[in-house]
Amino acid sequence: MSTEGKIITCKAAIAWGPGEELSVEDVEVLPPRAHEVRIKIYYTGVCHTDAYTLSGKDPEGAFPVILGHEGAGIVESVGEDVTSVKVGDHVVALYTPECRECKFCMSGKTNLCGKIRATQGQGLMPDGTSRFRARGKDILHFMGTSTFSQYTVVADISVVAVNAQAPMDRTCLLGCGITTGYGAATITAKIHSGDNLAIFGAGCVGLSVIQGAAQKKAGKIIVVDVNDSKEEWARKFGATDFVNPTKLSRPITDELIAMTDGGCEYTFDCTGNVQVMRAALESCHKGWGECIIIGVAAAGQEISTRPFQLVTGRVWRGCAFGGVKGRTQLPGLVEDYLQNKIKVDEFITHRFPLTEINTAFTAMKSGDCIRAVVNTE
Ligand SMILES: NC(=O)C1=CN([C@@H]2O[C@H](COP(=O)(O)OP(=O)(O)OC[C@H]3O[C@@H](n4cnc5c(N)ncnc54)[C@H](O)[C@@H]3O)[C@@H](O)[C@H]2O)C=CC1
Ligand SMILES: N[C@@H](CCC(=O)N[C@@H](CSC=O)C(=O)NCC(=O)O)C(=O)O
Repeated sequence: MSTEGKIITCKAAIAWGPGEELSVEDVEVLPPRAHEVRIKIYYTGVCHTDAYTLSGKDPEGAFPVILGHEGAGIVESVGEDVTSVKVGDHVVALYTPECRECKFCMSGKTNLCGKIRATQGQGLMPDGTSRFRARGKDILHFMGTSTFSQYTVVADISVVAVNAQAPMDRTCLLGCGITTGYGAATITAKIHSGDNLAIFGAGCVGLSVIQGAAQKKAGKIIVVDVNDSKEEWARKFGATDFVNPTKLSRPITDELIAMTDGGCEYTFDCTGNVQVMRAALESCHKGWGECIIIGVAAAGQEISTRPFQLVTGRVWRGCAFGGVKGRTQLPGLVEDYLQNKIKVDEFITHRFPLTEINTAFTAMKSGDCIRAVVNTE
């Protein structure tokens, strides 16, 4: 029996308040309105950014909310005027939308899109309302995606159809962590063959930077991590060197400058630690080295360095979703995965049903988890 146009009651993991465990319970998911798409979510990854917002440290965090932004599923129904996807399409949700008509999208300079960013940040659909209800209350959306639910509603610019041959427990991870690191190396940074790099943090994002850097034929791909067990992971993805900064007798910046004849062409922060961000900048080569900030630091944290570091040519830049334009470029990444050009399967270290999503959060924070995938069925 078709559910089109009807309210769907299903299970979702609701965050009722900051720091509380998620509660898996019934939620009503309203039908999509004009330019909206209702998706049956099959798999979702769990990302540190979900934990960051759940902790209450995200200035944009508001409750009650359905978190989750790394999800894949199948289109259940579409609202009026939706032309970009259709019922039955296999899709990935996009927390960085792509309208192709706003100032950002038209600039050719960024993958950020301005069309719905304000309402997205308020946890609402573009018309300023919510499509979720539980316990008689409206529940907020998150990052325009809310994938910790068996069904979700997103704007049509926040979803992309991908090859249905690709398993959804893998494509979900292309909705954030893998694409973010891979895009940072292959799109945001302009790596030339032989460039020396340092990647701080070998989690899902850092490992993805490594595989992008290896593909660009970087010279030294030096991975810096406080967890020794990450060396094996880093080398599997293409790292040439591994350094644990806690085991050095000199600052990590001195070590990296010595290893690279003056500093790195590119460094990447994949930790979210502001001291690491400073070290990453100061490990760049004088005159041209660029430090790319990917990690998300808690509200109130700030980065600092001597302005002289910038005066002498080092550059600090950052990127969201790796600089990847989701609707235009994500289908190609899925094809690359299907042709074994990028690794995805290797990232999955843990799997959980939706009912155990709190255990997935605990696993994510343990040193041996690269990505935990949650099956929403
Ligand atoms: N800008 C964006 O679009 C996105 C940003 N992120 C952010 O990227 C960051 C990384 O995400 P994941 O890889 O999933 O995290 P993760 O926790 O799996 O990996 C972080 C790694 O950094 C290492 N580390 C921690 N402190 C360190 C230090 N002081 N020096 C060196 N290494 C250190 C840890 O041992 C770990 O291996 C998070 O802050 C996350 O919120 C995630 C996705 C998208
Ligand atoms: N809401 C936070 C900022 C969180 C943040 O930086 N999000 C990244 C993606 S992290 C994904 O896992 C992002 O895309 N930022 C760009 C954006 O427009 O939000 C805060 O206010 O600190």
